[in-house]
Amino acid sequence: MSHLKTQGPIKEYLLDQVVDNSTGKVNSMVVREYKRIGEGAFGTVVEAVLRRADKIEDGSEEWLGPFAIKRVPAQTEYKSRELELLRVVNHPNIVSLRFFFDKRSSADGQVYQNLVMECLPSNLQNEIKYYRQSKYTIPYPHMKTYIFQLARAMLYLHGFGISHRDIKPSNILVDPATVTLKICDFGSAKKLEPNQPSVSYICSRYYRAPELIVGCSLYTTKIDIWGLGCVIAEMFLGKPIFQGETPESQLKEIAKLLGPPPKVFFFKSNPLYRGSMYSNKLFACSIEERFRQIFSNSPPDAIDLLMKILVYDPEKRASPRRVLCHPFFHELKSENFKVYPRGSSEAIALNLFNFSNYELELLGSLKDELLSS
Ligand SMILES: Nc1ncnc2c1ncn2[C@@H]1O[C@H](COP(=O)(O)OP(=O)(O)OP(=O)(O)O)[C@@H](O)[C@H]1O
Repeated sequence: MSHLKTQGPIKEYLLDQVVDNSTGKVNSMVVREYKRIGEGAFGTVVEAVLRRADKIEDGSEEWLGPFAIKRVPAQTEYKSRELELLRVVNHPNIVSLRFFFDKRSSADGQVYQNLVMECLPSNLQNEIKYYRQSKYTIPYPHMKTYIFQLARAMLYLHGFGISHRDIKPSNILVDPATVTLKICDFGSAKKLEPNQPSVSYICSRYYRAPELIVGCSLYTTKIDIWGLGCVIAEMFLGKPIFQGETPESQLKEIAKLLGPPPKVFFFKSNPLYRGSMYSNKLFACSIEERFRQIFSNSPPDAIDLLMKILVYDPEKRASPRRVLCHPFFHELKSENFKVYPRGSSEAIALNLFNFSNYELELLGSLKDELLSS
């Protein structure tokens, strides 16, 4: 908590009803907010510490945290399932919810839902930008470690049928000192049920799967895998791979890498789609060569992984378990694999293979392949 001492609190208040997510118990607690760390379309995120109000009288200074408190209006037209999902998920690569409470704002009189989460110092957007500014990419061993953790979080979520629906670098929290990664922002997440339609206007433009762009409403968790592919590509390129200027032209950007979408893709995604089909090939070489041109500085196994993820047909797009078993990650199992935090000569102890029984079950027949050295 030392970094908090340099700055005074911006706000301190007492609350009667703060729910502890791990015990379900309701306590009165003091919240001390320090600084704003995030501003999104739906909410504000502040860094804060909390302590039990009943501990104040005995003089003990047991501040807990620092935490990140995400504050969103409690009632909006848009249905957020963030609290209900964060209450049940429990995975080392998903941000954990510690407490939650409702609070009426003195500024506008509205009730806000407050989610008190573990706090990470950065996100992938900042990390990519940091290295890009010095004309580098995130070091490969770090990339590998991060991508593996991201795929692991997806294996877990998709096992429950939960789709995050807003995978993008700013929603992927990281701690560069430990090379730890955790997905955040479950404001768009939803448990997808087979044959039950969901809105297609989700996901930030650059990271939207092609089926979403053409208005598919019976999509699957594979939309997150597309987002994963876009994030991996962005780590290697230092900038978003598909930067469509309009929602429509987003598909054109994809066609510049993958070639024209097959007719059957439109039919399967949305037979009513009447937008541009970008049926003319926009490059002369094969798709494989196109990948090699665009990712000219990336290792062949990374290109192979990307070619298995960035695929029009969601059914043919790699699943999280296939991603985890890809040769790109084989090195992670080697005793010689070392990751050093920025500016340090001391390797970090990584714990990437501590799969729970649930994860092992999801890996099924691929379990032995993944765990063999
Ligand atoms: N637990 C956390 N620890 C540290 N920073 C966080 C945490 N949660 C969120 N943030 C920061 O706050 C930003 C906004 O949070 P979040 O994405 O949950 O809000 P949002 O309103 O849904 O944003 P957006 O509209 O950009 O998706 C994140 O990009 C991240 O940088």
